[in-house]
Amino acid sequence: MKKSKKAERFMESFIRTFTRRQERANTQKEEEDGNSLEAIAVKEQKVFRYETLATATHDFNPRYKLGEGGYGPVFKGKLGDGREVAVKRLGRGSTQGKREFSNEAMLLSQVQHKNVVNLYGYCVHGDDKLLVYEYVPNESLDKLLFSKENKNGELDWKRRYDVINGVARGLLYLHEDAHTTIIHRDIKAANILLDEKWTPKIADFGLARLYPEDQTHVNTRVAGTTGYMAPEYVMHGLLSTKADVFSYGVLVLELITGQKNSSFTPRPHGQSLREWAWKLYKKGQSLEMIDPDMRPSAVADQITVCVQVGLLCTQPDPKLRPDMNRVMVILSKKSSLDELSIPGITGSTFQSSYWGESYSSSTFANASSSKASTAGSVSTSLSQSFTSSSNASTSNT
Ligand SMILES: Nc1ncnc2c1ncn2[C@@H]1O[C@H](COP(=O)(O)OP(=O)(O)OP(=O)(O)O)[C@@H](O)[C@H]1O
Repeated sequence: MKKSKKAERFMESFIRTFTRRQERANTQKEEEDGNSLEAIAVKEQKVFRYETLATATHDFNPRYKLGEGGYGPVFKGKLGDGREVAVKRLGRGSTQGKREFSNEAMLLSQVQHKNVVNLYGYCVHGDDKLLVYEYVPNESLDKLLFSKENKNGELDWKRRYDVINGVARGLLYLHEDAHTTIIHRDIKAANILLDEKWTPKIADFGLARLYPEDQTHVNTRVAGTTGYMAPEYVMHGLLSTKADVFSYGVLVLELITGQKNSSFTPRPHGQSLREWAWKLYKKGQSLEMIDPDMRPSAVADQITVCVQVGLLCTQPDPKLRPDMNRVMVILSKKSSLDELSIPGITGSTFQSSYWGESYSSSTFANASSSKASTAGSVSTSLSQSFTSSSNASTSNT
């Protein structure tokens, strides 16, 4: 009896010592990783001194404030080397530790693509966390697309088509080609900036990574924006790259129609932008939905393909939405696809107020199972015919 107590004590002490050693080793490794990331960041000049940013923005002078979003104010600045920057001062909602923030910011500052706003680097100064972006001189897309005063016919079809293509390329990069899969979660016209050549740049990417989702402060912010969020994300918290595909589809329909999805007006029977677009598409009247402001520059074939893309991407079932790779393939086609039978909305059992549409609850319930709902089976045939046509086009290119 005594012997077994002794053995028990020995085992306990052995496990304690072993666990402590293991923890020490892990902490050391983490520190080494952190230090080496920090070292790389310094070497690559991703870490900015606070004083540098204060000088660049004239002490964060309100006169240099570009605006303020959900994450905090953004200031325009000019670095000593002449680069113009936008400095985003993150609000205190981010309780991330210094090293955790630096690691994430360091990873994000490796992201480089023509259609993604370049994050030059970051700075942690006491409680202040700052992100330093390339300055993108033209307005954000929403200001040009939705505000009548700003329109002046600048956003003709060619520019809109370039935005549709550019954002698709940027998203494909974030989803598949960046060192880590980045789901944006908040693709919308306000987060697309236009540079001096009207090249679209996806902004605010990766902010969800810098603000962990469990921070109640940003829950609603991180969850996205009304009207752009995929139903499976809103209703079941299912997050995948397909959530971005959905938001992208909404953006495409907005670019074609000039209508803001969330305040869509011509809705005879309370229909949403997508329902309206779908009905016109089914009647072969896609061109009737185009924004009157860009009618003179419209290219019918391209618009028809884009309407199809918008409708495919906003299908309620994420499995049936194309991924961004496939979107690129469709966009690269010169003529419209064969008629699509994009699923209608059948067997509505509840209303989704954010989107203003009714969805079949079974569509959601089966989102992650292979059992197809009524709507699902219709769209499966769509997807199949669609897959074969896109495959054909891949092999042609
Ligand atoms: N890199 C940048 N270059 C130029 N202007 C920028 C840049 N980043 C942001 N801005 C401007 O700063 C303002 C605030 O941007 P921010 O991204 O913080 O918020 P938002 O996208 O308007 O709103 P929210 O964060 O709630 O989605 C916007 O007017 C935007 O046009």
